[in-house]
Amino acid sequence: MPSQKALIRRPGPRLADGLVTHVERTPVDPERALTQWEAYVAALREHGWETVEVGAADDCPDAVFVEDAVVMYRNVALITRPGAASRRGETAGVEEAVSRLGCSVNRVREPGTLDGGDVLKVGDTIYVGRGGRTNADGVAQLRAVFEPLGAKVVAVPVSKVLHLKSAVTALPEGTVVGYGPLVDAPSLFPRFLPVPEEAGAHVVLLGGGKLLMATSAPRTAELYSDLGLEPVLVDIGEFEKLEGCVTCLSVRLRELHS
Ligand SMILES: NC(=O)NCCC[C@H](N)C(=O)O
Repeated sequence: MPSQKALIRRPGPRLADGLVTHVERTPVDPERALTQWEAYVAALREHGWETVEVGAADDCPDAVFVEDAVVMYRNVALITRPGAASRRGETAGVEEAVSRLGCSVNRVREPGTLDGGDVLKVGDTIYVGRGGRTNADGVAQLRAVFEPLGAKVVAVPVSKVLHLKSAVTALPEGTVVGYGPLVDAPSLFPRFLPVPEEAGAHVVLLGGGKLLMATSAPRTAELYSDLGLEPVLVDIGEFEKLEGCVTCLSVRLRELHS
């Protein structure tokens, strides 16, 4: 039976020192962040996801953004080498977690850098953002690991936001959604739907037509409802202050067999 597991990692004691690159720093409230994280995890569980907590990496302020430490394709994991040196200590715990789940494990090696937030899977197409965190060598290593398994890797430029998935994600049938001013090259996607808010571009597919998304994109939530989809809204405001979005707080493992 295919299982639905999601890796998560609770916010650490240094969360408020997380990196900011494209936004101005505003103070993070650690208690509110924990409450928001717990509600995010509860939403995953309510929609059929078994959550697997990755061990703490308390020296790394950004460790809660667990998506950046690994890319999954079927049951094959590629442990990343984050573009920001301060995040490299996050990967060991994630490697341990995916190994425990029986995944086969590959690793991005120096001089490659790759953040999971730069990787968007749509069916067997893997879009990878070449931007501030992921370099050309990282793209080449991703391609070398996943193309032999049947994936098609498409590299896309990312210059206006932190990660590819800060700009675009995809709806259940594969339409790529993005906030136009932040997308470098929308014509690279076979079907592209512009949305009216930046955070509206970030959806986590919960199954069926359900989309986990942030309360900060109410007009886009309305647009998705109008298209027959079911937005499930969570407030992740404290993480948005650190350029986080709904995708980066978990890694969904859809095709593990248990
Ligand atoms: N995949 C993601 O969107 N990750 C967000 C990472 C935010 C963190 N403050 C960082 O700059 O690395």
